[in-house]
Amino acid sequence: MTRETNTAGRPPGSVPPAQPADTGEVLAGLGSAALVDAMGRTHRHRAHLLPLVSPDPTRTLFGPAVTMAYMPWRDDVPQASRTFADFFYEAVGPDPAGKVLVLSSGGYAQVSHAGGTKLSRAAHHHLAGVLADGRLRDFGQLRGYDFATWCQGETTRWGGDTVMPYAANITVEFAGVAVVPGDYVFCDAAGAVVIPAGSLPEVLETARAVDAEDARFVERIRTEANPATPRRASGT
Ligand SMILES: O=C([O-])CC(=O)C(=O)O
Ligand SMILES: [Mg+2]
Repeated sequence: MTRETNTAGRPPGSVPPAQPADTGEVLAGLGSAALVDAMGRTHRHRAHLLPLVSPDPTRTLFGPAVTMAYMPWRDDVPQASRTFADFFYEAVGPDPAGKVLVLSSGGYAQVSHAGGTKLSRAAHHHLAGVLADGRLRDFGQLRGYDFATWCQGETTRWGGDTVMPYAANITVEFAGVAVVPGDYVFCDAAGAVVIPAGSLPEVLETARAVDAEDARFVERIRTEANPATPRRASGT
C-alpha cells in the first residue's frame, strides 16, 4: 500500500495516539512473562494468553479493555441488523483514546472479525490498539495505523457470514481467559496478560520485584560452581 506518511509514519495532519500520559513510565521495560508471574502471585485465576500474531510484532499494547462479544452469525436476531460501527461506538464510549478494543471469537477464531476498513475507526479515535480472538484482514493497512494490533492471524476471506458482533462492553471469553471491561490488557510478542484494574498498581510493583529477583538469580548463577568439574585436592 502506498500512502503519504510523516517521519513518525503517520498520515499528514494526524495527531499522535493519546496513550495514557505515563504508559511508558508505568511499564518501564516490563514484559508479559514478569506480569504473568506477578498476576500468579496476586490472583488465582488464569490471566495469560499464549502468543498472538501482529502486523507489527515490535509494538506493545497496553491499556484498559473495552469489549465486543462476537457470536456465530444468525439472520433472525435483532443484532444482525446492527453494524460493526454501532457496536464499536457503544464499546468505546465518549472517551475512546488509549483504550484497547477486545474482540471475542464467537467460537470461530480462524475467521475474519474485522479488517483495515472497519478498524480505521480505532485510528481516528486514537485507541491504544486491538486484541482479537479471531483473524483480521488487511495487515498492510493495519500496520499503517498508529495503534498496536494483536490477533490470531491474518486472513483474506470476509467472515460476516460466520460471526457477528453481538454485544458491547460485557465480560467476554478470550482463549480461555475472562476479560472484564476495564481490565488492563498488556500484549507483546511473548503473549498477553489481563490485569484487573483494581490490581494494576500491585501487579506492576510485583512484576518489577520479579524482574529484580531474576536479575539477582542470573548474577548468582554466573558465579556458581559446576559440580561436575573435579575439585583439586587440597594441599596439592
Ligand atoms: O469487511 C470486513 O468485514 C473486514 C475488512 O476487510 C475490513 O474491515 O476492511
Ligand atoms: Mg478490508
